[in-house]
Amino acid sequence: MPRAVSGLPFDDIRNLVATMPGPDGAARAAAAARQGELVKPPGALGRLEAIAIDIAGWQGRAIPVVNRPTVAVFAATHGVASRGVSPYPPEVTKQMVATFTAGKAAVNQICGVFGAGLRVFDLALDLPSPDIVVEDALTEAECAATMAFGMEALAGEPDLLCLGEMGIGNTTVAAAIFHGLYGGEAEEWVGPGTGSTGETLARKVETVRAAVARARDHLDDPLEVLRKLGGREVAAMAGAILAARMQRVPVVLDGYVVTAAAAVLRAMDEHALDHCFAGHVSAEPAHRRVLERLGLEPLLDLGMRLGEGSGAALSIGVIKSALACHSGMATFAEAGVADA
Ligand SMILES: Cc1cc2ncn([C@H]3O[C@H](COP(=O)(O)O)[C@@H](O)[C@H]3O)c2cc1C
Ligand SMILES: O=C(O)c1cccnc1
Repeated sequence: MPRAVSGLPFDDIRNLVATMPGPDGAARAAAAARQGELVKPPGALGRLEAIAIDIAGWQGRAIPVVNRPTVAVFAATHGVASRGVSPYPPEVTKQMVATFTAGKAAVNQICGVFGAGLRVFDLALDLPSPDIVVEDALTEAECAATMAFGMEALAGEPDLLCLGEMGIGNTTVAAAIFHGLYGGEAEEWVGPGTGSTGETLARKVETVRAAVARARDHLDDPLEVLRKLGGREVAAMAGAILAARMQRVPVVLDGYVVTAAAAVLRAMDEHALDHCFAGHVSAEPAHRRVLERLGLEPLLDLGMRLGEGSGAALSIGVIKSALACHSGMATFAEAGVADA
């Protein structure tokens, strides 16, 4: 795994966050002007217009393209899963990674429809991170190195990066991160995940409450929240979001778990997610509230609650369509259509 180059590992991450580039204003303005000339009433393509303008800004060109979308799925195992916070056993994580490799999971099929590449990163699946109720998930060095590993998601030079995750128990971890970052009561952040109800759901609430109580003296530092209450896939996804920003690659978030990684960065800098789209709003109840808090409006709302990057991958169709209209439509003048 790449090593931190200088100072304390978290200082390197903070330095990156402090030097994040913004969008190219000239490219945004040119894209907005083009939208005004295309052969449609102004605003008639709704959010598709804003999507094209946003991606123009990040790619630094008036006519942006998404030819190489990649879905990066990060998989990890969690000690906290042994508390019975999921209806499914921890072995499912490794079994689903094999299913991704065999091309047989939901996310594979959705990637196939949109011509997206799928890369699966497994993060030491035989070595679960410690149970967050009793111990930090990661040391500072491990957390920083895992974030650096997440930057590998950019290695194939995608022009759009969609994030996904696999890790039985990780909706518990995500709930703990949100409870740690935003306070309130554990119940507000805990939901069914893969389908927890009754005693399993009650255990999940107690687990989140206890884990956050253990970290209570460190909740004002988002990177501490990540390393104490998170897991390897969450840290890697936070690193991937940050690396994408440094390279001005737009990112599509998936559901509740991916959004927890994003929320850590957003708590460090209010502009940290300016390059991110929320691919969908998950049926996990707290996801909608979290997106509102982050100022992200989901592209899709289909009642999905799978994870794997499935919701992010599905939104590639919306994003590609936005860019196809932006690049392929004629202007009123070109089409010889009378303008208003
Ligand atoms: C067969 C199967 C496929 C999945 N694909 C994603 N997840 C999703 O469910 C897990 C989180 O839910 P919880 O916290 O309740 O364990 C993650 O692995 C997530 O990606 C799956 C879960 C299962 C069972
Ligand atoms: O919204 C999610 O990310 C989610 C929901 C249920 C299970 N796994 C992930």
